[in-house]
Amino acid sequence: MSSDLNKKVVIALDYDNQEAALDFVKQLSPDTCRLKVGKEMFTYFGPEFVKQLVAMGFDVFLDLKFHDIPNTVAKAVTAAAELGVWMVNVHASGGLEMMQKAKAALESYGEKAPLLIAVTVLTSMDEAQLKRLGVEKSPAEQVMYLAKLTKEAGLDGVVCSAQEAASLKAELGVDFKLITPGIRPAGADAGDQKRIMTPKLAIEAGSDYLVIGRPITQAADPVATLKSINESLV
Ligand SMILES: O=c1ccn([C@@H]2O[C@H](COP(=O)(O)O)[C@@H](O)[C@H]2O)c(=O)[nH]1
Repeated sequence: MSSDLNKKVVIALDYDNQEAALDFVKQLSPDTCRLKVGKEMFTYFGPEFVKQLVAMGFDVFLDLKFHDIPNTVAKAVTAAAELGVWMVNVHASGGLEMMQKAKAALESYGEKAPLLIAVTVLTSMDEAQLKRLGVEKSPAEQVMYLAKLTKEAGLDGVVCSAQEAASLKAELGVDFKLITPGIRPAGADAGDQKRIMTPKLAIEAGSDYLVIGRPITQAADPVATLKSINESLV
């Protein structure tokens, strides 16, 4: 298997127990996956936990989805860069100026700067939920709108669902990275995810990285599940 396909999966480490998370991570190799630390683990265990994963050689996606005034977000992504993470994100709905300031804040890190991406429409949302927020566009239209804004701001890519991947790649180009949660192997429980796709179809649609949490972490054998997902991508 090519090493590139071996590293498409970003495991969402959503644990409330640091020891349990580390027991699992110790069974993994940085050659076969990347790791995501989100709001739950960061709030419980903080930057030291992130640094520990980075020191173990993993590419870490710090998924804190910053959404605030431009100055605050610029300082927050700087703090993420100081942790040595591979990728960090903001909400595209924070606006063009916020995203531009965040990107500018990372310039001084040169090649060591983390990838900076923006969340478009959460994969847990469908058309009805968007309408309740006053958004009349369909999820696909709103994702495209926010992805174009993100590209205009100079960011590296977006978080979207794999259902939007083909049209985003066609419109925004192959280099604009698509990070897709809402990934569910066939037969897996969707849980709160609404816009879902299987790992294989997501890669075929143009996803660059697949964010997968519960289907791996809550599996009877998480390491075997990761291996089987990686093998399905070949
Ligand atoms: O639109 C989004 C943005 C982020 N997420 C995060 O990805 C994982 C998905 O976990 P699963 O257990 O595979 O559903 C989770 O950490 C979310 O916070 C997302 O799902 N959708």
